[in-house]
Amino acid sequence: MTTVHKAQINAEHVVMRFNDKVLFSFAKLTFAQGDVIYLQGDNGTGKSTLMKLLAGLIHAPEGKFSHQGFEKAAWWRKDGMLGKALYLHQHPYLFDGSVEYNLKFAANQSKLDQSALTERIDQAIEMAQLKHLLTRNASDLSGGERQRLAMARAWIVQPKLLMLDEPISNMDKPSQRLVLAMINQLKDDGTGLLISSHQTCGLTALCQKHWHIAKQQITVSDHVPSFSTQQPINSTGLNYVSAN
Ligand SMILES: Nc1ncnc2c1ncn2[C@@H]1O[C@H](COP(=O)(O)OP(=O)(O)OP(=O)(O)O)[C@@H](O)[C@H]1O
Repeated sequence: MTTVHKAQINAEHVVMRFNDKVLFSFAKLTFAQGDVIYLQGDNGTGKSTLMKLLAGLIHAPEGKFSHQGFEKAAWWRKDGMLGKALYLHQHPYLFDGSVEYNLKFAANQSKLDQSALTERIDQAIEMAQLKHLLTRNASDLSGGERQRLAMARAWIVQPKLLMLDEPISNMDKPSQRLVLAMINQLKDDGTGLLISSHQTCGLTALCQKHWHIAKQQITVSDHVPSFSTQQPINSTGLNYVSAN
């Protein structure tokens, strides 16, 4: 009988530097399906850099990265970190083409059969309220609309691990609520989430673990600090209080 591991990525004894200056170092981090982690740190402490490292988009000069529980890469591909955890940039990269094209392109990465996939795309359009924007060129969208589209694409793909870099930073409150609902559903369906945010709101209330970057170190805790102004996920109020 084969043992099925939850998908996870591990990073050990990592030192990250730019131009010989240490940004951060840590002994061990594990990010697995089922985790919902709040990544906190002041501006410039390295939150985006850490996510890019875990996504395999950049490399650390020191450290060991590994993964388990993912399908084996095709024989002609290097079985590295790239493509294991999906990274959603705070200014998401979108393809040149319509909103609809962007959604359908994302669907290529899904394992669902055609009818289930069509249903999921329709649901994503509904949840992210993109119907009236479907024929619009993605490059013409506002910052908040781009983030909603990027979130809808990730929701369609339903990755095992997803890293969200300031996912609601450009959004008004109604958009924030839409995106929160999508993130919450991904969580319920078992996607592991690593979320950075400067806002203490429904987003941080979802998290069960806490990674904190300060003084070039990353500390890990199973306890997410409770911010006195934090609101529950279904709350209509969102707070704009510095989380740092
Ligand atoms: N390719 C690079 N070369 C040199 N320095 C870089 C590079 N990428 C990032 N940095 C620097 O590393 C530091 C951390 O950047 P990063 O974007 O990871 O921070 P952050 O915690 O996500 O910040 P913010 O909260 O403002 O988004 C910054 O000082 C940034 O200028």
